[in-house]
Amino acid sequence: MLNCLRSPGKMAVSRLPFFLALAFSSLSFVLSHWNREMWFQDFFPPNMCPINAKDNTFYGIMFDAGSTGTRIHIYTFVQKSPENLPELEGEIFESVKPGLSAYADQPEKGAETVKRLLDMAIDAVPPHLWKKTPVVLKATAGLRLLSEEKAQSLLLEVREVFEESPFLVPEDSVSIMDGSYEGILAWITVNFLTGQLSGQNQHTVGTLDLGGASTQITFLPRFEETLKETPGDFLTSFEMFNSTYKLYTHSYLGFGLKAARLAILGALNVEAVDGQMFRSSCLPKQLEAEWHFGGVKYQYGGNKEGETGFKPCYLEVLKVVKGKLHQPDEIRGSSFYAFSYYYDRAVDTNLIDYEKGGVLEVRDFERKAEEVCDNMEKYNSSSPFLCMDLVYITALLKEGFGFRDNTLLQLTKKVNNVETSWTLGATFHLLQSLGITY
Ligand SMILES: Nc1ccn([C@@H]2O[C@H](COP(=O)(O)OP(=O)(O)O)[C@@H](O)[C@H]2O)c(=O)n1
Ligand SMILES: [Ca+2]
Repeated sequence: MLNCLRSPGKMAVSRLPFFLALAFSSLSFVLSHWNREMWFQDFFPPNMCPINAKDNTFYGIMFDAGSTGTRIHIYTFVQKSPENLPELEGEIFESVKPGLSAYADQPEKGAETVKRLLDMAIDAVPPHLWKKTPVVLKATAGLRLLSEEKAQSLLLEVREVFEESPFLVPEDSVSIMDGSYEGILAWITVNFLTGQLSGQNQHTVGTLDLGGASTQITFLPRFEETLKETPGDFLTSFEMFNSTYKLYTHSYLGFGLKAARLAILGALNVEAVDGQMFRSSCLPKQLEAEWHFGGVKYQYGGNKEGETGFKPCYLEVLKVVKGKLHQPDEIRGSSFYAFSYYYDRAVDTNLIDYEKGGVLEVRDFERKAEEVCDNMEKYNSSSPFLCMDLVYITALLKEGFGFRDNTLLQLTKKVNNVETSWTLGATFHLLQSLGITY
């Protein structure tokens, strides 16, 4: 059995088609404002599953500890011949819910969820390669929002799980990732998978990631004006194929879809939430329910007596978004790749197909928001937050980032069967920093 076809349990195995076999000789970037260097060298984009993968296959394990779930990505690389550079061959992916931050007061239990996922890697990676296979976990906004003490004890427990595993545990293998990396690494993943980081005519695409607790926007500015108008900490320089690129990237903490729900309800950063009822015109009138997020229980409900529907909801959401985000002029007319909750909510409301994704205009989200919010009783069976989420996405895109109604969004979960996640970019960096090129 080829390693690339191993499929333990119900894990999804992604295999890559061969048309992306583009030479990818040297990719590196220099993060200007932290004066740190990262090198992405010696990687070929995906190619077909080799006939004899046994001796020349190697692996990288990357955990994404997100605010709503923890995921494992086991990437397979193949070195076909010593003079050839390794190729990305496939991905094994699995996830669990809730995320680590839900175990803020039970760090051992949180680490157990990581252990269960890591056990899958034991099945996926051949035993003789365990010691050479690095394992890394990077946490995002969920842990950024916890107190330093709680976050650190979670990370410590996870580190112990790694140390007890047979895998290679690099220094700094368990950490909270800086938000700027999150955007850049996702941009690298998407542009790598779409073949934009090689060849002459590079038309890179911007990326929009909407997580549970934070949201990222990343693109390569084309106009000098954009560079001049943008605050320095939104710009990151890096070198690639002997060219220097300056990326615009920013991660807005507290602007993920679920954190935004709390902000809209007025429950974000409220000390004593116990017993308090948070109400919104974006929720069904008669609704009263409980919601757990980040280890905290919230009680929320509809405006029993007052207004509900699209208009009052939009005004409520506007308070959370308006004037809070930087609006680069250049993006108004360009198109972006959008994933995570943009994708999920578009699927939930039949705007796109779950498997295929699709292209939407910003105004499609607005139309759907109106339809759902003004007919909440009709959408009773789906999430009570559907109206609020759609209005938030609309307001974030239009009033937050300043996109036009007709801005095109390419909704994408996977490109050639690989998740559009920052984890692939992070794995390139990891393998290169360890000098694992075989
Ligand atoms: N590999 C992944 C990981 C997350 N996601 C999506 O990301 C969203 C949740 O974000 P998250 O839990 O990573 O939250 P953050 O920590 O990024 O704020 C959901 O829409 C997930 O479906 C995904 O589509 N693919
Ligand atoms: Ca995420």
